[in-house]
Amino acid sequence: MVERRKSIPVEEAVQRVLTNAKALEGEEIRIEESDGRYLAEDIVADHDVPPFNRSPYDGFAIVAGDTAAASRDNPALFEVIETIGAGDVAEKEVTNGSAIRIMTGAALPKGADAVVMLELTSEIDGSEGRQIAIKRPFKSGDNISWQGEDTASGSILLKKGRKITPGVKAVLATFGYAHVKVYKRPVVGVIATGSELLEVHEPLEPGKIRNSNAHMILAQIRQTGAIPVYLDQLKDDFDQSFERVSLALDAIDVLITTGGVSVGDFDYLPAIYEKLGAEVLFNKVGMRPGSVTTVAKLKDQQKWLFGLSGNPSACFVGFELFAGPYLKTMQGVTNRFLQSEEAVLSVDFPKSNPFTRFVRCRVKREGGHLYAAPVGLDKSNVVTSLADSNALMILPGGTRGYKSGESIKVLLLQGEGSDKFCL
Ligand SMILES: Nc1nc2c(c(=O)[nH]1)N[C@H]1C(S)=C(S)[C@@H](COP(=O)(O)OP(=O)(O)OC[C@H]3O[C@@H](n4cnc5c(N)ncnc54)[C@H](O)[C@@H]3O)O[C@H]1N2
Ligand code: MOO
Ligand SMILES: [Mg+2]
Repeated sequence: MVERRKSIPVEEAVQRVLTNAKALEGEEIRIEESDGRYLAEDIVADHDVPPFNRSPYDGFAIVAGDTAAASRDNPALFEVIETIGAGDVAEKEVTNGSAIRIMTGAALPKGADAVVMLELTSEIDGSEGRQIAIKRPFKSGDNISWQGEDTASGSILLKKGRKITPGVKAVLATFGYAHVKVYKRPVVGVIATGSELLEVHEPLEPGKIRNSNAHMILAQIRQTGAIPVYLDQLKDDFDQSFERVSLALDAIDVLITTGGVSVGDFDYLPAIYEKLGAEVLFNKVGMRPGSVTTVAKLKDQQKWLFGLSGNPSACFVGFELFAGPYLKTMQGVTNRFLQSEEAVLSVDFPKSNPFTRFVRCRVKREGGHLYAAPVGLDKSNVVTSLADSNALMILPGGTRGYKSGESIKVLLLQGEGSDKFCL
């Protein structure tokens, strides 16, 4: 007799997975290898930026007061006493009537309190650049990039959990992080189950299909920053499957399987979890697709097993809602959930929704609004619609059909993410 499964709400399922999730420890790596990793330490400014008052232009450093009465008819004259480039420190001090020729980025010489752009000065003939004229007044502080105006020493620049992007690397390099502490990356094994499966390179045979889920899941894992390991596909043979799953667990942090979690005669994952003595957190969720998504964990080894559905769209959604946020939590990621946004439904969606439906859709911004339209056939076993989806429409369980123009919520698949799971 088929066991009656009790389905739990999506939020409850997410909660069960994420309350137990912990970040792995950190590791020091070279800044060159840190792209896409997640900071495991707060980054604090240990000096001012810029570290000194500097010139933002090529021109002359002067005492502004010398130009108070300067005009076209009555130019202020200056003796050029030194020339410095960026990286130099002036040997001389600027005093009244003198100027130091300065390049962009160079430290402001002592005594100077303004920089005049080269274009606003003129050389006195015959002085070989030793004398310049300025024909308009400047104020103290003009054209100076002040020490600390970008960042003051001691300010917290980046909180741990942030993804290391090119811009983050600029900050890390500014503050001398030749090595940076990042969270370790979980190693995630992928096993596809099903005697119907062929490898990608194999020609089709009657009754068989190619194993598309494995490649999709490996890519989804990679997108979270975790390390995907493909552990092959399994025929529907219990003993062999049990053997391979138990073996796989030694070398990985998390195991993701696809297929074999429903009530079919060859759906062996439930029995495998049982034989492993794994604690099943849930095996039925009030959602479509992915209602048979199952999550279990080996208590002693803190190893997690995500049993995603075989149906490609169910498999995809199950990863995005449960496994993805879990893997990001292991990497200390702050915005570990898909970001949810308001959108306007741009077509009718007449189907009623006994469960919360996550419909693959395409969103686009027009005139300040986000519009969402389903892509392809909305069925759990559809695979092609995944290629065009950039969001999941959320249609809450218990609702009737939706009309075009109604406001709904969507989960963005390539968004910034969010630190809260909100439907
Ligand atoms: N009588 C019932 N039948 C089913 C139920 C149910 O409650 N009662 N649940 C349905 C739901 S909901 C889902 S979702 C599917 C998922 O079941 P499984 O996780 O056991 O998936 P499989 O049966 O192994 O395969 C389902 C489907 O997906 C294809 N598949 C499997 N692996 C792959 C892969 N790697 N790449 C591409 N496609 C794959 C497989 O050939 C099947 O067509 O069960 C419903 N049934
Ligand atoms: O739960 Mo499933 O709705 O067929 O993916
Ligand atoms: Mg099945």
